[in-house]
Amino acid sequence: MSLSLSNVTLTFPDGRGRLTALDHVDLDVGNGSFVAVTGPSGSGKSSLLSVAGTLLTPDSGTVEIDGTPTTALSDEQRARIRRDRIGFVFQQDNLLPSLTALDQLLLTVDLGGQKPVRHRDEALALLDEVGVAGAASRRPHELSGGMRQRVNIARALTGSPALLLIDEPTSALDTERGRAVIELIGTLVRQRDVAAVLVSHDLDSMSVAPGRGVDRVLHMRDGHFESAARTSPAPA
Ligand SMILES: Nc1ncnc2c1ncn2[C@@H]1O[C@H](COP(=O)(O)OP(=O)(O)OP(=O)(O)O)[C@@H](O)[C@H]1O
Repeated sequence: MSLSLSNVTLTFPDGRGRLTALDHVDLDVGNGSFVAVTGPSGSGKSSLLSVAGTLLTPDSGTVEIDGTPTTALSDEQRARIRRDRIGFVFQQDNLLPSLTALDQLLLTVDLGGQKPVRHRDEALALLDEVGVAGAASRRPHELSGGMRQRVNIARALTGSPALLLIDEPTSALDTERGRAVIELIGTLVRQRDVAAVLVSHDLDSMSVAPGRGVDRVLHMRDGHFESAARTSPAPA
């Protein structure tokens, strides 16, 4: 299992008490599976991604990434897991303005400490896979929003992570481009056998549903997943 959250509770200080952001949450996402999580503002979606990405340690429960329990690890060990096993795609693309699309990926590979020989070829292949090979030498301001997000996704895939965590990837895109980005992620997840969790407050307008890019849609409210009645099962 690439991601396994078991009985995870996360609280934050709130005045003199604690606010429960995640309330006994369970979530398993296997290789090649793409789960979308939606829910209103404050329901716990970002908290879920932060815990799954080892950026926050839960008060209780377990978080396993690619079979490794993470909650008892040191900060340094968790940072290594993030670097080696997790790809992050954020709402705002965090592309560096002065770098070409190709260099955005090469810099990531360098920071990952991998061998230089495969870098350029691997980066070009990734850009091709996400459909922006022709834009390899362009800088972010020369790319459309959809292309920037595709470069962002390619960058998250450098180093072949086991898990992709994706935060509101379509918020800067129109419906059609948003849907295309989600379908692209679904294709990459299956081709690369990676697990992916996407959170978005708005999936309905893009008609995101099982079989239409994602395998499961989970609804969050008040820090937990709503009952199975509203939770779509994975297709057989
Ligand atoms: N750093 C923090 N300190 C205190 N409370 C927090 C913190 N981060 C989140 N919360 C609270 O935890 C709850 C869940 O927040 P979270 O950001 O996970 O929800 P969300 O569904 O991602 O919301 P949005 O769609 O608005 O980003 C909210 O009540 C929020 O106010």
